[in-house]
Amino acid sequence: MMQNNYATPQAGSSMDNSDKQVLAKMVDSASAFHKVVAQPQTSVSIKDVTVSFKTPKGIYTAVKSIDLDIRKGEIVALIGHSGCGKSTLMNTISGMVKPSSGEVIANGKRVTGPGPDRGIVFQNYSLLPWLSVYRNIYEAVDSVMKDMSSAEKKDHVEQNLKMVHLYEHKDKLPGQLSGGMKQRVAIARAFAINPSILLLDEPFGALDALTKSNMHVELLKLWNLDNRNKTIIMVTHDIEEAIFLADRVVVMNNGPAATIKEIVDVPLERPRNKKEIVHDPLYMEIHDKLLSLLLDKFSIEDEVE
Ligand SMILES: Nc1ncnc2c1ncn2[C@@H]1O[C@H](COP(=O)(O)OP(=O)(O)OP(=O)(O)O)[C@@H](O)[C@H]1O
Repeated sequence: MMQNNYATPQAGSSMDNSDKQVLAKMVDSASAFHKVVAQPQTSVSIKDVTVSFKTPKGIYTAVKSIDLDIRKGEIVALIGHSGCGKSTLMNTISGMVKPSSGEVIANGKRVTGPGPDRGIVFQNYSLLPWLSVYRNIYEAVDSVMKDMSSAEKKDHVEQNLKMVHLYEHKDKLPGQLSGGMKQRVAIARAFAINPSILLLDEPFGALDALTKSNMHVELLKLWNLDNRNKTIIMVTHDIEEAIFLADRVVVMNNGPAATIKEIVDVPLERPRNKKEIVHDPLYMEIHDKLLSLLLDKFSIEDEVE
C-alpha cells in the first residue's frame, strides 16, 4: 500500500520544533505539488514578441514586447484600433510572420512556421472559388490527415458539413453561396483538420448583424461539441462579439510599437444566451470598461477644449 506522506501527527502526540519544521515543509511541498497539477495547460505562450517590418521609409515596428499566455480551451479576443497590430500578432501564432525578437510557443513547441495544429479562418473566407464546397474541405483534410482512407475522409468531410448545416449545399461553388454560408464552409474546413488552436482573424467582420449573431452561436456549439478543448484566438473590432464569445479580451494600444493596454476578464457563465446576456449587470460593466479603453472621446463635445 502507498504510504501517505502527508499524514498529520496522531492526536495527543507531541511535536518538537524540528518536527513542526519538517511538517511545515511537507505541507508546503504538498500544496506546491497540487498547484502544479491543478494549473491549466498553456496552449499558446507569446514571449516578449516584437515584430518589425522593413518598409521603403525604414523599419516599422508594429508590435513591441508582447507577453501573453493562453490556456488550453480558452477563448481570447484581441481588440484594438485599426492598424494596431492584431493580425500581425495572430500571424506570429499561425507562423506566417516571424517575430523580430521573442518567440511564440504553441502546444509546447516553438512556432517556426504554419502547422496543422493551428487552423486559421480569415474575414474573406479564402475558399478556392473553382472547387465545390465539399472539395474545399476535402482537399484540406487530404493534405493533413494522411492516415485516413478515402472513405474515412469522405465521412469526415460530410460530418463536418452537417455540423455547419451545409450538407445539402456540398456540390455548390463558393460563388453560389451567401457570405454567412461561405464563412461556415471556412469554419468547417478549419474544424475538419482538427487543430487544437483555432485562429480567427475577423471571421465575421463582413457579415450582417443577424448572420453574425447566428455564427457566434454556431461557433460556440462547435466548441462545445468538441468538449471546449479547442483554444480559440480571435481578432475583432466588435465589443459585443468579444464579450459574448471570449473568456478574456486583450485590448491593444495604438501602434507603432503597439503593446497590450489591458486584459479584461469576462467571467460570464456559459452557456451564454445572446438575448439575456446584454441585461446582465456584469456584461454592462465589461462593455463600459472596454468602451472606455477603446474610446478616448465619447461625443463631439469632448473635442471642445
Ligand atoms: N508586411 C508588412 N510590411 C510592412 N508593414 C506591415 C506589414 N504588415 C503589417 N504592417 C503594418 O503593421 C501595422 C499593423 O498591421 P495589422 O494588419 O497587424 O493591424 P490590425 O490591427 O490587424 O489592423 P486592422 O484592424 O485594420 O485589420 C500596420 O501599420 C501595417 O501597415
